[in-house]
Amino acid sequence: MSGSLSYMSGFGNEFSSEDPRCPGSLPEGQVTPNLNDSFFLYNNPQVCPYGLYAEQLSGSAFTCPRSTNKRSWLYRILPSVKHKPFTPMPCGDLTENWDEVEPDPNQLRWLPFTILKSTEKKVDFVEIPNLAMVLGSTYSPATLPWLTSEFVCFNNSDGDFLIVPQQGDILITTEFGKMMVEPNEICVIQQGMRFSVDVFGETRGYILEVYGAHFELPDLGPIGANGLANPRDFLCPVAWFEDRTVPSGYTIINKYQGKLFACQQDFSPFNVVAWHGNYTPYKYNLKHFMAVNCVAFDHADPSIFTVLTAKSTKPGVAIADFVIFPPRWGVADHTFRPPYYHRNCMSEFMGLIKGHYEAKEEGFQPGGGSLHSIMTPHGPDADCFQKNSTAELKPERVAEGTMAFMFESSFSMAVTKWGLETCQRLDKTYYQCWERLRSHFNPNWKPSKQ
Ligand SMILES: O=C(O)Cc1cc(O)ccc1O
Ligand SMILES: [Fe+2]
Repeated sequence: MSGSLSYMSGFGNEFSSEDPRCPGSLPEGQVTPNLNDSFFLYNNPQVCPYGLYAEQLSGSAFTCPRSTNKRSWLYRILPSVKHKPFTPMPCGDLTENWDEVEPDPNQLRWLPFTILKSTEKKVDFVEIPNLAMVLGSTYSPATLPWLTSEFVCFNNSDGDFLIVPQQGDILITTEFGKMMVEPNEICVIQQGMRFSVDVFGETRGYILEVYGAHFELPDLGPIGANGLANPRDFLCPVAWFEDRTVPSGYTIINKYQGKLFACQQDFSPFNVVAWHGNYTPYKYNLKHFMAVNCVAFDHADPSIFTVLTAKSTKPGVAIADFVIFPPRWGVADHTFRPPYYHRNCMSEFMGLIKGHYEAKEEGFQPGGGSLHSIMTPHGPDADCFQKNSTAELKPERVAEGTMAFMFESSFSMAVTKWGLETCQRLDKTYYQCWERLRSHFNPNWKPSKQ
């Protein structure tokens, strides 16, 4: 289905791209023949090549230091400003009311979220927000059945979306071009970028939304110059446009201050012929993650598997980290190898793209989720503890054929009414997976002579 889509590689690069149907459409460094030859155009020429409009999309304050300054210049057939006024639209299960249900500090687990069938109702990506939970002052992990209508696009004025498809490929058309994103790949659509989604059958995935920060690659510290998610494995679309008049109206849906608004325009918003800049959508295939882990003894914290981080202003504390549990070797000696029992000052939402998760023998299924809130105790279930306390510690493959992930946040998460009740996927038996843990305490235990 991905056909012959092409991409540019690199993370946060200064990219430039023009649709090959319009050579020379990118003003940068071009000489316009109808002006005097010494006249070099840059971002905002008096007249753009091909009669395009120049429009800047700013993803950071104008005044941010260079290292965090993000913007792109779009050269488009008509500017985004040409539209009828936005009016409020129904928000469905999308909520900005963090208090709609009482807080619940229990371990929560969801069975695979139900995929709405297209025969039951045609559902737009923008109607999705079947929001499982919200994060502090922000929204967060949502799961969504997504389908698309023609002539509808979406933009999030509030924050960035990290999209994790779990079932079904999604074709994302953006102002910057097209990306095909398959399960085991992730993509990021940053604040303000217009996009629409095509699906090809039953489709399900997870979305993490962050406000106030963009995703970055984590620092590598003593790991050195290479490793984890390498910048060259991130892919960004190439310019693609349609010059399409839509007299019946093209709907732009805008999530703004937590509510949905719609407006009409009579042309396709995917009319960007050329663009350049460092503020773009991008995708990444999780199979490229270069995992680093313990090769001696003990269990390293899962931060070693951080793919992307949205930093807060407090050093080392993330608004949200996207962490994966990729296939790898387990070799630690004298060690209980699965995740340890723990309580954490961060919130941990986990999802499963495929396979099964190393800390749970059963019950945590692909397309489902779990939430271990701030300081909520959790860890391996009784079967996992039993098996791994007695296992012979040979080097062995861990998580082969699987991909679990975690959205970890320093915010406390509120679970929505949809997540707790409406979706009817909450697994009320979850706590039982620890019930069979029994005491092995032996007051007469003596250290063995080494
Ligand atoms: O809770 C979880 O399963 C995620 C997790 C994994 C791990 O190896 C260590 C800590 C942690 O929170
Ligand atoms: Fe955990």
